Amino acid sequence: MHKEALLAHRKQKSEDTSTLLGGQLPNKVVHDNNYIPLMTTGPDVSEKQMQEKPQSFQHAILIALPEDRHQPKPVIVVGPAGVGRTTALEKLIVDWATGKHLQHFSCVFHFTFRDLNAHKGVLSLQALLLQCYSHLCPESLALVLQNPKSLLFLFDGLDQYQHSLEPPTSLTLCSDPQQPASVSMLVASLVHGPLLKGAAILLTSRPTAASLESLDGYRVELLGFLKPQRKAYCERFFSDPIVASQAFENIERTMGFYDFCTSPRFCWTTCSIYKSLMEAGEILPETLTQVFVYITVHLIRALSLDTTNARDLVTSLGRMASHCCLGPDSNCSKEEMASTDVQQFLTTPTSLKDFLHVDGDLESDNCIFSFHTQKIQEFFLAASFYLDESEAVSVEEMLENHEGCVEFLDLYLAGLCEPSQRKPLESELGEFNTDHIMDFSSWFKSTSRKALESYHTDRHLHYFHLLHQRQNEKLVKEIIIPSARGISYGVLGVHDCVSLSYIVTCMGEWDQLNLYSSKDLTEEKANLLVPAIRLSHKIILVQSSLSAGALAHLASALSQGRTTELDMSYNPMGDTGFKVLCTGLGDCNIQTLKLPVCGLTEACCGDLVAVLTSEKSHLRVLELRGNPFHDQGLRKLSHALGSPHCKLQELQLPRCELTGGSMEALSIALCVGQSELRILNLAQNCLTDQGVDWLAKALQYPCCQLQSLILFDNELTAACCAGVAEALQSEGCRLTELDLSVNALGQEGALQLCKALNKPGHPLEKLRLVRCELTPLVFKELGILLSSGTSGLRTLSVGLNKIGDEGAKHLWVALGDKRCSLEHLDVEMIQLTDACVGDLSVAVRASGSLKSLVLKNNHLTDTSVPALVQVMQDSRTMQEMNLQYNDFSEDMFEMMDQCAKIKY
Ligand SMILES: Nc1ncnc2c1ncn2[C@@H]1O[C@H](COP(=O)(O)OP(=O)(O)OP(=O)(O)O)[C@@H](O)[C@H]1O
Repeated sequence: MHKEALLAHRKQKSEDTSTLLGGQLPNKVVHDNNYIPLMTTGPDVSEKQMQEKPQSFQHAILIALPEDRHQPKPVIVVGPAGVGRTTALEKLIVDWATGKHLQHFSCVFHFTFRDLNAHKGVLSLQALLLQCYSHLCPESLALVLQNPKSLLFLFDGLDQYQHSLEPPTSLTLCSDPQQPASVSMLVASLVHGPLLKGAAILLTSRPTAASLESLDGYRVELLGFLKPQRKAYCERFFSDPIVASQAFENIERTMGFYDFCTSPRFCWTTCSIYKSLMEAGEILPETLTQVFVYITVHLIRALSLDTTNARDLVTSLGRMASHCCLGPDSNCSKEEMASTDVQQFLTTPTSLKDFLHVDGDLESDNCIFSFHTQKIQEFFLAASFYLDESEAVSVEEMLENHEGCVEFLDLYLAGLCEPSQRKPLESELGEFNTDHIMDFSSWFKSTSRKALESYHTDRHLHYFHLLHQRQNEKLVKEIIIPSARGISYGVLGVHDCVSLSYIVTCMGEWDQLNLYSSKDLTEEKANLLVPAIRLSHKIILVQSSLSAGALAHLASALSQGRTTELDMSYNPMGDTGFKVLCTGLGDCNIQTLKLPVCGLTEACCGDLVAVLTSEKSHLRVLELRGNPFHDQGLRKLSHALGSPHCKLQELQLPRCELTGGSMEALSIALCVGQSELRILNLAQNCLTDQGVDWLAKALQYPCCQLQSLILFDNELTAACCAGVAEALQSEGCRLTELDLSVNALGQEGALQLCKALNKPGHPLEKLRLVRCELTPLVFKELGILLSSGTSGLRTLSVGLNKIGDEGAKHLWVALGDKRCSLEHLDVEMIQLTDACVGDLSVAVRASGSLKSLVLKNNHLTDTSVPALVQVMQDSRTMQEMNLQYNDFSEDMFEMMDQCAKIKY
């Protein structure tokens, strides 16, 4: 009987009218079978789980209100305005009344907090129920109330409740359904338990309600419509599937990135307006501004006002909007409304409700008026600015006056500034004030330029949003300056991705898309960035983490794009992620690929080989530092190096856990005649002398193109030097750079190298023997080599060898020799003292080639400073002297500052 009565009552109420902005009445939504399941976080679901799998409201409620409930806590359903709380309750009641679920409750009672506010005086709960549900008879109700566990009380709209949910402290809560009390006491007693202890309580509220904070219960956050629900909504709204998909795609493209798109009420408004546009054969809007232009046109046309009155109405609504924005409650009392003149145009209750939300009886002095949403409120504010004929307020003042209380104002001002976007509105309201349009245009140009010159990502993105709203390609090209392009856009929201892609697309190409430290680049965002990726020459995704879905979009964008450099350093993509990325690497324009520390192992080498040997690959530089490939992995890669399609010129393999075991395969690949490899970095592995012997063999072959070989820190000893020396002396060797630092070569090994380098015409230009246990004798030989006239050495690094002033003396002598062509000398931490500075100064003065000298970490003191400063000031060739970490006192800093070429 109760169920039938509830259903009958609802059916009768569903005849009421709906409004464009207010929405379709909840009863009607459910009755007409237009209900789309709302999404929630559900009770007791962690944020992470939720992001992965939000659940429907119905499902969340079934979990929160099971048959065997132990906890008497209330269920609190929270969500922003228009998210569908009332409709969800409506659906709950109808489903219960039609036997679909929650059948363990014998009775469901539904109240709105707004109605409860109207109850004055005292009455018992039983009396209240009889008053609200006139079909119930006292006897049967009394029986029902005897079994509280079978009762469900629904309370809608806590944010509108004028009382507190906490009972007055002086009074004890009421526990008897027949005991008279104030309504606020009855509600508090139900929620806190003594009244009908065990009954289930479900409350709904906007997040703004003050009582929420102190209320203990299961919270269910309503998310509204996510993308699949919006799709379902469009399909339900438009009977023709083609039209539905057209509308859905347009909504997603134009607005899907705004939070408010999750609001079912907004979906209703948008679909309604799209429907009328489609029926009139008009094209659908491309920006949020255009959507609101059409909404306003629709509302105004319904009033049949002439242009002057329509213009005055929008101006009045603008005044009201400003009042609501600036006031504490975002609304107007009846008295305040009088000063806006709005009601002069909206003379019937229906027309008034079409434009505004009316709270309370229109006849009553307590009636409150507000806009249906903040979005339309700000739209009227923006439109009225352009309609204002006076010069009273500039755009800057207007924005300043409303700063902190508006969200979309500058977005609408930007959209309305464009003639094509405001045109439909101008045909209803007359032309906009051109002075205000020009004022906005020049304000926009100057502020956007400043913002884009800054290094504040947020400011860049904000102006990208505004430019996107304007949809003016010529303007984008005028405003975006090259310096705006280097900044990192690592933390992007969905809206940011859309706007950034729009900007890049307008520009036609982009030098560097810097997405450094993108931790939240979801599949959806990556998809939206595809146009920007395709047009970017260089992409930086250092320290980012991308899901497999996001990597797939990146890969597909690369395969069609013009990107030549991709830096994905420190991405924990692993072999599986890399496999996905490889789908786009085989046929793309990438020449430089940086993948250091990406968790790659031997398992991905097959994919890498496929990329390297692809006929369409343009890869020249591959950086794989810090990935544990082990010998097995490098053996596989070596096959690729020998392939005629592999165009690799630089391979970086430091810290890849390699040993001498893989060097034979590498050596063979280097000298089979196909490899174009010029730079090979094998630092910080464990190649040992045996491994280097294999490389040395390859160096002797004329087919081996290697010019730079880095063997830093590879557990080498003097035993490898014979092979290296032999290679250096061979005709085929093209090596111009050799780094054997941090290996125990010792005197014996180093002397062999010096001897080999004495060969006239040798190509070696850069030699690094840092921390190689060198002795003064080696320095003597190096000195002889440098001044022999046969050496082409330009760079020599011999730091961290304990040789002191005596050993270094040989280098100073050589430097002073006209035949020495050394340009860069690094003698960091070789125990130099002030005693060497005399010879050093003479050498630097005499040298015709030296440009930089590194003297870091030695024992030079204040005594040496005047001479060193003087020599740097006098030298015509010297560009830098590094004196960091010597024993200088602060007194010397001023003197060293006199010479910009000194670093200390
Ligand atoms: N699940 C749904 N399926 C279809 N339409 C819905 C759904 N939920 C809400 N709507 C539409 O959205 C409008 C607003 O919904 P509702 O009034 O339930 O929201 P609310 O959260 O109670 O709003 P308020 O914050 O104003 O109280 C409804 O009038 C209806 O047109």
